[in-house]
Amino acid sequence: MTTETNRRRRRLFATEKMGGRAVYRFQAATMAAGILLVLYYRATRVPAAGEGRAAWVGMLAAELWCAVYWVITQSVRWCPIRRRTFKDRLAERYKENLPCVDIFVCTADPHSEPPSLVISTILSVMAYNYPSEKISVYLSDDGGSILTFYALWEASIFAKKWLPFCKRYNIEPRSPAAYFSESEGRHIHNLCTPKEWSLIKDLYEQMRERIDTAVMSGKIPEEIKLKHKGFKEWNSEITSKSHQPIVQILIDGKCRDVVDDDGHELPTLVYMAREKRPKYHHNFKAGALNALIRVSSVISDSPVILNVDCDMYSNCSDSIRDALCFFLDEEMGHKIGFVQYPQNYNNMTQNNIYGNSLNVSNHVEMSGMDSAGGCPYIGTGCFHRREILCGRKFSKDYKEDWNRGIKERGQEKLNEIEDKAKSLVTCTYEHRTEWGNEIGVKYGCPVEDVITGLAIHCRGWKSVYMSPQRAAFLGVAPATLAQTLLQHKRWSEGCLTIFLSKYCSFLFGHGKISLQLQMGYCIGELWATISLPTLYYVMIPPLCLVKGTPIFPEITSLWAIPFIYVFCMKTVYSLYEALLSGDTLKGWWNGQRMWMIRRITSYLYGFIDTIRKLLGLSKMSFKVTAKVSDDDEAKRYEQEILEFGSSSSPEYVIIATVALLNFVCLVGGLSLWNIPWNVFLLQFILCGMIVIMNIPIYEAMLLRKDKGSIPSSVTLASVGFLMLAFLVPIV
Ligand SMILES: O=c1ccn([C@@H]2O[C@H](COP(=O)(O)OP(=O)(O)O[C@H]3O[C@H](CO)[C@@H](O)[C@H](O)[C@H]3O)[C@@H](O)[C@H]2O)c(=O)[nH]1
Ligand SMILES: [Mn+2]
Repeated sequence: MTTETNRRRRRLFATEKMGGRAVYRFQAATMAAGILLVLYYRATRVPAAGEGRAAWVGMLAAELWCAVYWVITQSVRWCPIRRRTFKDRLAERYKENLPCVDIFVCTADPHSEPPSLVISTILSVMAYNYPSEKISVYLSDDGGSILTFYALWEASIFAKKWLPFCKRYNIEPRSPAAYFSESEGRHIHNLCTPKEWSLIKDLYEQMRERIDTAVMSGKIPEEIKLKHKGFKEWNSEITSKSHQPIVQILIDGKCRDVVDDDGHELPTLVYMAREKRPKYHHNFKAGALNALIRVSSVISDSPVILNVDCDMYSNCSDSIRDALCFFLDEEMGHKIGFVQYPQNYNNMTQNNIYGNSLNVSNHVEMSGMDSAGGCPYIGTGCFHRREILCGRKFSKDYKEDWNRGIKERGQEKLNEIEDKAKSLVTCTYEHRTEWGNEIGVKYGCPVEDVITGLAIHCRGWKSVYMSPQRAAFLGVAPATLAQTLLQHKRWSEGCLTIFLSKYCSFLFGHGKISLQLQMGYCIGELWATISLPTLYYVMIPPLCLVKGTPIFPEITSLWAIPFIYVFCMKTVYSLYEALLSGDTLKGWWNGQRMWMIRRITSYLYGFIDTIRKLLGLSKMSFKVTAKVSDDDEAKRYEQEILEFGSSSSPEYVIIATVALLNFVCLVGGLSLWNIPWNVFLLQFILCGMIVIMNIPIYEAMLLRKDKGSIPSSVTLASVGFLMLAFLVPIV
């Protein structure tokens, strides 16, 4: 065998180009031509003043901006790649001689993130198919809640039964909640005896019951409080916004006496609530992650850090080994700063009613950025090297110490370590340090993840995107419209904040990362700005229609061709991408509707709030998305019925106004019999498409009687705005 093949055989991962590029490039080239023709037509046919000039120029501006944005989105489509790992080679080469891993889980509020959900995630990551003594799991509780601590304490006991069960029968997934709901009635449990299965299930159900009862009543039974010293940290004065630092090591994996029911070692398990005082800003999740980095450095100090949101349980017990195939690869590993898995969800409905599946973004955009030098860090399901999170720059000579954290601890007692850890997470610890800036996760941005990942790329590191067949992590996607819009507002606002700061990928990344990657980052950074042209496009052409102002070329003119081509190609290609990424036809259609809705609400609000923040009129916030919904809402979610709910948020008014406006204009336009059809046909089609897309909105406004329909106050307000809209003169 030649040395070349020998070397190739040793690679721990492979990179493959994705197919379909010829089709894509043909599409892109003809689209580009079409877009240029459209812009040329717009720029050269501006009507005279008083005959719709302003409206026309507005269309030109909107189309110009969409064209620029389209070009930016092509950066990730040019040559996307896939990664594949070889865990057998890893096993062959390293046996169990693998690095330690610290796993960070963040939670913020026991009511929108129920502790029983949080501990299912915790248990799933404790049960990785990996040497237990090398895993340390940390829970950061920004709610500072005794309820969450109690749940974690319960989990530390249940783990002694759960981990041996998982390993003995090699079950998947290893989140007890997910496992029992999946295996119920499906005979997945035929590996173990039904008796054993029921036994452990009952234990789990009882624990869950105890935790849920405690959360409902808000109190922990006194006799339980005697069972662990940690409960003493809470007294009546403690609130989520004001409390001392709390660090409790619930399981010390370094202590050889702590074993599970099979006599095997257990992973370390730590509860942490950093100090909170109303006077001090806590920097939300970024602050929590930085606190975890420091606390873990005195307890386990592992060279690899995995971080997950509290709802993102591990769905595949081999993910650590997969990630290590990248870090430990001899040819490329030294360049790789982090390994990112996609965000997948376990509560998706079949047709993706709120467009939350992120299929296309996972399948196309993340892989595309990977090919351009590194996918972004998206906050959850990501393995980092500790050194890199702590600000290290890339250098060829740097050798990672993979044995870090492996050594036995000295004589230090647990209390001493806890005290030391507490001193690292006080409110003032970070003052006058580089934490949140050069060290750790960055502060001041609602998408701390993206900005931190960008900085890591700019320090010279690469990242890889790993999307295995079996999803590595599954979380809870927002299950109501309000929660979806809230999440996207935070994302679009955060990303625009980056664009308008010194971290703008074009400035900050200039000379450090490829232009293609700068553009890739820009796709998100500019989300919020797309709100304006979209709003214009769904309001002005229909208004022009009823007022008899033509805004598109006549259908009989040759100039209609580029307009029709661009519109059709964009639609067909997005359908093709969606189907290829695993969406259904209806899912794609729902996704299109959600695109429109998000753009005219979340992105618009994100845009406005970013500007307000820049002007110093508002402060950054991080509203946690709820991971629970009431039974009624859950049922409608299952049935894929849009949920507006009882609140009459201004977002709904925008949605309803746009829907009504298009309907009225379409009907109004159709009733004008003397209208020159060939002049207005394109306008009719656009308006008609928007109306068809909005059918569920009309239903929610007029036909539905359930609690999730559009409140009449919203409908009334939108009728008011509709009348105002007709007063706008088209000049
Ligand atoms: O003050 C806070 C606020 C949030 N969180 C945690 O941050 C995570 C993400 O919050 P969530 O409300 O679920 O937001 P998502 O929009 O679902 O989060 C996505 O987007 C965020 C950035 O906006 C990233 O931080 C997340 O990792 C990513 O999953 C959760 O575990 C929270 O408990 C905190 O620890 N402290
Ligand atoms: Mn979330």
